[in-house]
Amino acid sequence: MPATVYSYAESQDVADSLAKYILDIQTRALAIAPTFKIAISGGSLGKVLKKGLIDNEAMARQIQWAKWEVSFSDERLVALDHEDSNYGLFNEMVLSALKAKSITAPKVYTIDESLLKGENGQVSEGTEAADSQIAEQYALQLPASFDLVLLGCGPDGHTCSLFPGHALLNERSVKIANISDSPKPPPRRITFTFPVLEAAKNIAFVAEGAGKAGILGEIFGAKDSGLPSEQVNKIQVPVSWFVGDSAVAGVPVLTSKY
Ligand SMILES: O=C(O)[C@H](O)[C@@H](O)[C@H](O)[C@H](O)COP(=O)(O)O
Repeated sequence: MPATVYSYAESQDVADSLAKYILDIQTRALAIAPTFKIAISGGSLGKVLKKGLIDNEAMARQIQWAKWEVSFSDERLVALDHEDSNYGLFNEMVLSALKAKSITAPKVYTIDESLLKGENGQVSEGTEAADSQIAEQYALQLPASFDLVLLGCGPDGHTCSLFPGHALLNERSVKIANISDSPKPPPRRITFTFPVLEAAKNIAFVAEGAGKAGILGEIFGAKDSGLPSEQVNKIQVPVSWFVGDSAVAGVPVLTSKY
């Protein structure tokens, strides 16, 4: 099924529409299950979520944070308080804002930080065996299916830590893979593999800024680029894109409003 693209001139409208979409999926999920299972990415997403779900007070009142279970679609193998940590970013943008408002925090699944540390308690260099243990342990915490996976799209078309041309694009034997040669620093990470994305009920990308127009042109162009984000568009799950107008300027794709 083709992806749906929602496009807005203002960044605030991207955040508010994404928030409305998340709220709708949260409501549907909680009608049939006790928790809402969502996966979050790094990049600018934390900022967009804060703008749409916390700063927008009408929306904030309807988000049932205490029933959320949050995982990360990828994570950098650094301490949780390191500036490169996706958890760290989510903590800074969302969890600390909830705390400041005395709102009950969601359940958040992080990597097991103790597995990163050597004998002296410092984050170690890591070995293939240690990193794959972190990935295996993270996979044990995953739900069978996410209600929603929120993704970013890198300027090279990567999503999660699935990079163009990388062997992990074909990984089907594990749900979470470790990667030690990420072309974007830091090199050591863990990431969802395609089976996790294929099992999701909904997927949404967020992409803003004129700098994204080139890569979105390739992803939505007539020619198969094989880029990771384009491969996500092709899976049999409803995929939505929430974008700024400048990110799709000149891109041959129909857009609408959520
Ligand atoms: O680990 C990473 O490489 C980034 O977190 C990355 O996956 C990010 O999600 C995209 O590059 C989109 O970034 P923006 O949201 O800033 O556009």
